[in-house]
Amino acid sequence: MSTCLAELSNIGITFGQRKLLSNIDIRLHQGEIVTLIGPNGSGKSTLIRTLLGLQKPSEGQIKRHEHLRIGYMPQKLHIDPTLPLTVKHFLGLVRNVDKKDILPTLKKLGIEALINSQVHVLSGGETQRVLLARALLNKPNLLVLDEPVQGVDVNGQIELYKLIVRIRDELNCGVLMISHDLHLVMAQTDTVVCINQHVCCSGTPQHVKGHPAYQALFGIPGAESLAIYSHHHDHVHDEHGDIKTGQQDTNAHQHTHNCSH
Ligand SMILES: Nc1ncnc2c1ncn2[C@@H]1O[C@H](COP(=O)(O)OP(=O)(O)OP(=O)(O)O)[C@@H](O)[C@H]1O
Repeated sequence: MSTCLAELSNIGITFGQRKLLSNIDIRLHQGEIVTLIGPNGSGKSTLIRTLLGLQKPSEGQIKRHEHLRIGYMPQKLHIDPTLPLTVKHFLGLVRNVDKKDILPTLKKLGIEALINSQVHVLSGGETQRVLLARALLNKPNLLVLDEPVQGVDVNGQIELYKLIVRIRDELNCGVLMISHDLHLVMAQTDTVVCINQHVCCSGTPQHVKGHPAYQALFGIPGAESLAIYSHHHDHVHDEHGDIKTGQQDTNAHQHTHNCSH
């Protein structure tokens, strides 16, 4: 088993009278991508903030590896749009950054051409890559990504997820990320943790996709597409498969994917 970078045990978070999270257990290992999924407001970002030490848990403990270095990518870039700020200067603000690392990091992410661009004119996908660059400049062994594909179109999302896998492969870092779309991220994650106040289910993406608790929250995957293929069979075919005119099928029934004929 690879090194455990952080372990959240029995984490509970209460805001006033509201119990947001309880009994959350998550282990993060080097080289492993863990995706947190859950409905809006279920506490995913709060859990990440707890791991980062920005939110004190009401219950439970977090054990961090003594050499843990987190590279954090927030959901959004909060910068005053009237403030002139180039990508280079923005990344130069990272604490203890070696300025020589900025260009190679941008190259790794395919955005070196943006080095002198103003941050507030970047597209959604470019902004996410700049935020990822900022997280990487911290030389992390654990990347924590809060909805890394936010504001990016579907093709761009697939590309970004592939990039995250490539970074994991190169750095052998752990990755904890939040996603809203299990299908898009399925091929790019090792473990999925589905939360809604507590851990509803966790495991491989395939396991979680088929889990009743996941399906209760997000619906049964593919159910809509099956509906497209069902049709009402009210006719008779001849031996060549052609429809025999003027004949009704007395065994007519609604076809579904379960039909084997
Ligand atoms: N410091 C706080 N005090 C009180 N309530 C808070 C605090 N921080 C977060 N909350 C509430 O906790 C709930 C969960 O928020 P959180 O952002 O963790 O959810 P999320 O699962 O990341 O949501 P989304 O998918 O919409 O981004 C929200 O209702 C939020 O208003």
